Amino acid sequence: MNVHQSLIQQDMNDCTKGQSLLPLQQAQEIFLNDVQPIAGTVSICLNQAMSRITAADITTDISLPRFDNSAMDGFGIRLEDLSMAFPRTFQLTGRAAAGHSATSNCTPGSAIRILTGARVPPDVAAIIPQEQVTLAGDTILISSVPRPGANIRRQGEDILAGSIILPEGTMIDARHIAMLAAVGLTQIQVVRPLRIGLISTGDELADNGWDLNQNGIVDVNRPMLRSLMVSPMFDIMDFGICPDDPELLSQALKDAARSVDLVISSGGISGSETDCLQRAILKSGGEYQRLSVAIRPGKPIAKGCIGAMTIVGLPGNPISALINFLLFARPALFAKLGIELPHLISTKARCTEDLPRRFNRSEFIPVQVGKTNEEGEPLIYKLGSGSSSSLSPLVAADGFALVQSGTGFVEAGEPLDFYPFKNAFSVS
Ligand SMILES: Nc1nc2c(c(=O)[nH]1)N[C@H]1C(S)=C(S)[C@@H](COP(=O)(O)OP(=O)(O)OC[C@H]3O[C@@H](n4cnc5c(N)ncnc54)[C@H](O)[C@@H]3O)O[C@H]1N2
Ligand code: MOO
Repeated sequence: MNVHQSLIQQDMNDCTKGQSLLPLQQAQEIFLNDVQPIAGTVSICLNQAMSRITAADITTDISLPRFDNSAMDGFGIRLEDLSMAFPRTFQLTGRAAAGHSATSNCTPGSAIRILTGARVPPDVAAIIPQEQVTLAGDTILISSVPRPGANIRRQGEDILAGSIILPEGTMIDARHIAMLAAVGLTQIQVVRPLRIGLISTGDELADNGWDLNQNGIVDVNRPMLRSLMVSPMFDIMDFGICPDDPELLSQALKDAARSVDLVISSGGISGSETDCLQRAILKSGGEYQRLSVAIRPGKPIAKGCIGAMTIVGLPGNPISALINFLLFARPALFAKLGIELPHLISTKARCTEDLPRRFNRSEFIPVQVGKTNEEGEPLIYKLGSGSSSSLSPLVAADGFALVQSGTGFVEAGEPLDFYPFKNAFSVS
């Protein structure tokens, strides 16, 4: 066994317990295993619907389009005129604009002016776009025979009255709002917000620079985690900073259990003598489990419960807390709301430098995206040294690149999965 292999072998053992590290997916399955959805719904109006979750199938009693209407600004003619010889001249006899009925019928040999979105009179069988006709006074010349039904949007071709427009468990985004608005719904029933408590643990923590003693640090995790949960689906209750004291933490958790569905804590899970999440939960009559996961950062993650309240224990280092929030806490929040987290979308990107590997864990590396190579693939540049507490690489990054556990030395030019922080086509 060479030095590289032995380092990896060592990494596969959790030094505190001598246990193997769990592969990420297995750890996620264990973590979500017994998370039960909350009950309760609320009625909200459309302009509060963004990011809410439908509590039942939403149906409509109207069709979309509501009536046959024109897809083009143009001219409508009758069915029997479609079988005449073309080019052919038609007399203009009426006009139909969006929101108005046609001013007259379309008689044989005549055409009516019709604008996009206007109701198509029953005697019109095809609409010829204005670009394809020659206008001369109150006549038009149509050069080629139109197809029956051309440029007519039929009633119900999008949605039929009586059908489900949004199934239960849909997380509403701008597309769904468009649909709800189109069918004229102004009030809908959604899952009630999830009540979430936030606690930071650690003797060293203070809420701002003024309160710091000479050994202290400012609490980064509560503000970061709170901002990761800005959503009408979440009601956040801040339980502040709790010192490394199992009695005080137990009291805080019992308080939280009276008012929230789930608590997210950070710190106090690595197993040292000051770590008190486990003791605090057991003292409160709850259950606790810590998983050691083959990821970096974010190896430890804890789950627990006190009565019906779920507890997610994130590691204290901010980058580890962020990664574990994204990989474990966020899916748990969604499970509590009764829906699955949408799949994380990654793209392939080429790394621009060799990445030596010291750990056999899946590594999430902050990277910046640069130019594309000749094949059009994005090139990514690693930032920082992999510290789980350094914020500057994270701030400068465009996303995380993932090197899967089991991967050896990564050479410059190899493809990696890249998970961007922002998505240009986001609708939520
Ligand atoms: N002997 C071992 N030591 C450590 C291990 C290990 O396996 N064996 N794991 C390391 C890893 S990985 C992590 S991550 C941390 C996890 O530790 P805890 O969750 O118990 O967190 P703490 O010890 O309380 O804090 C770690 C670190 O993070 C700072 N911290 C804590 N809370 C905050 C906050 N709200 N805002 C900003 N920074 C915070 C804290 O001051 C510590 O520096 O354990 C490693 N050690
Ligand atoms: O993996 Mo820890 O979670 O690196 O800091």
